[in-house]
Amino acid sequence: MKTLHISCAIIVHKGHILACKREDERFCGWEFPGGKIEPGETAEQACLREAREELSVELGPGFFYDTVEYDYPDFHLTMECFIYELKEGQMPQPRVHTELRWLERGELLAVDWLAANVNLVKSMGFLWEHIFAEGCL
Ligand SMILES: Nc1nc2c([nH]c(=O)n2[C@H]2C[C@H](O)[C@@H](COP(=O)(O)OP(=O)(O)OP(=O)(O)O)O2)c(=O)[nH]1
Repeated sequence: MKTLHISCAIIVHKGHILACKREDERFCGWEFPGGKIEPGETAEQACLREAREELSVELGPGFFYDTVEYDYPDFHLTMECFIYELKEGQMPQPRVHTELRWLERGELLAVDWLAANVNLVKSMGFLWEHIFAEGCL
């Protein structure tokens, strides 16, 4: 099975995380901004670039969170996930997504996440206080 290697940015701000709705011919569901890692790029550079392209935002401090491995019916997904704050004054604009939503802890599962994201988002719910702890970002 072919493997798709991508990275994504989990954007956090004031106790919320940003969910983005993708509606295209192959996928319909909520995801994090991101995409394929281009040759010569690190996973971190790729998700900063994708955040610029997809949301027109510059991201601030961040850290590596987790790597998701997930088997879709026709490919294996390896997704490197980073958590970032927004840079001062930045506001995401939906350039490719049909809707953006800021979710607080109690709403994390209120949207229909792409299948590969569900356990990742659940883990964020468990680790919420640590993710938003003073000095973490
Ligand atoms: N960006 C992103 N993709 C995800 C997430 N969860 C998930 O299963 N995916 C899947 C959907 C897609 O099959 C794949 C991302 O591939 P993609 O085609 O969007 O990558 P890309 O943005 O580089 O695409 P392209 O511009 O090169 O066409 O990963 C997620 O949270 N963010």
